[in-house]
Amino acid sequence: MISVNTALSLLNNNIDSLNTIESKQLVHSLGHVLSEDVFSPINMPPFSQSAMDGYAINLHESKVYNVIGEVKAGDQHQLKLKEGEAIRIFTGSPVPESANAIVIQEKVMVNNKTIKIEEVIDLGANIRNIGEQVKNGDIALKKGTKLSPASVGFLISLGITEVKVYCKPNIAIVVTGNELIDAGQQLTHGKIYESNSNMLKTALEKFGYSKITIHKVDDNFNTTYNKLNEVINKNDMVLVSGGISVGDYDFVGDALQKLDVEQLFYKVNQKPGKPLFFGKKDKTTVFALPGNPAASLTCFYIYVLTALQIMSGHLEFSLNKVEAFSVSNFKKTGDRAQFLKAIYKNGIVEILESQNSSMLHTFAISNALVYLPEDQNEIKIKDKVETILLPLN
Ligand SMILES: Nc1nc2c(c(=O)[nH]1)N[C@H]1C(S)=C(S)[C@@H](COP(=O)(O)OP(=O)(O)OC[C@H]3O[C@@H](n4cnc5c(N)ncnc54)[C@H](O)[C@@H]3O)O[C@H]1N2
Ligand code: MOO
Repeated sequence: MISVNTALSLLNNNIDSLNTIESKQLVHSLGHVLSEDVFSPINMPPFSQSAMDGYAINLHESKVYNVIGEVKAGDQHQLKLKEGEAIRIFTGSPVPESANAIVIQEKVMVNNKTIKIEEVIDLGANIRNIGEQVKNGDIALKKGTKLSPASVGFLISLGITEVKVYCKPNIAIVVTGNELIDAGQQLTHGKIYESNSNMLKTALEKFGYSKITIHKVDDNFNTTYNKLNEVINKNDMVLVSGGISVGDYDFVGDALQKLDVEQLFYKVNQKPGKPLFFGKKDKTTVFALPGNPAASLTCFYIYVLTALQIMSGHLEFSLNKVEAFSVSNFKKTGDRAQFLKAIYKNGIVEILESQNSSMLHTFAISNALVYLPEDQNEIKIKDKVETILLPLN
């Protein structure tokens, strides 16, 4: 069985950005990653702008200036100032070439058509120079930038409406298990409500992955094989839930083998999520996630999310980790590394009771996972522990 670190490096070494690129309207591009550098088609700002409401002046020795006119934001006329002259100006208005400073109105005494400036003004004060953010032809944003509201706003401010981005993967979720019925149906003995598919779907949607299909199969080799064959051919990523352990009715491993899915790892020395499978067939990435719900979701955060981000062009992705002081004692049994459901606040972390991988009720209130490595057996109150902050907001 391999360690968590080995599994993570196998993952990083075997996943690449999808080589499908699409043009996206900037307004629909949030969370996508630029597949090429974006060059600015204009100077930004495109003209010299006033940064404040006040007076544009042509500096001279005296503190008194004659006001010869006004330029509002959006005005196109150019006024010519001689030394000792000023114009009324507003934030965002074009600054005449002949002005060399803006003095804010709070620093000025107005007397009819003259102003008296009450402090020393620096050359260039309160003027936003042409191209000071970015110059025409320069790189505005680099390939690999993940588009945020600020980057969308910035590119649109340059007049750009469309960008080339990496496509996001198509994802199939396949849930296995005869015991599973849909919420809303009558619960009968031996059955449970199927929750992994919608848990994974909402987790995917939270990170902007929307091309998702859900499929359900019984614990039967042929139906498992046929469904996996179909979805592996049609998707960039397949997430199988359940049926990957060693029971007589766990058919996922056999089906993946018969389908020639290359196994990159199977079984990681971790709790929860020991029987995690990661493999590839042609360009399709396959994860078989353990059916236990908390194991499935932990593997999603730690492995699947990283793979998806890399596939979508975001090469630097990692979950936020902090060192926090534990307010709980925890002793582990066995030698597996553990991801412990926890609540983190202001540098302090509480490890929750009920860490069982079949239970979601503590996961439902946690906002962090405390990582307890293989070679460490216990956590004591006040110990500093590695805490992975779950991206929930
Ligand atoms: N003899 C051994 N048995 C098991 C081992 C082992 O090493 N030797 N490993 C255990 C571990 S650890 C895990 S984790 C589970 C993983 O089993 P599977 O991936 O085959 O999952 P299933 O058996 O199908 O289901 C496990 C559990 O989760 C429930 N489940 C499954 N799918 C869903 C779903 N979509 N929604 C809600 N709940 C689901 C299922 O009913 C089971 O209770 O294997 C251990 N066994
Ligand atoms: O690996 Mo399992 O998730 O411990 O129950």
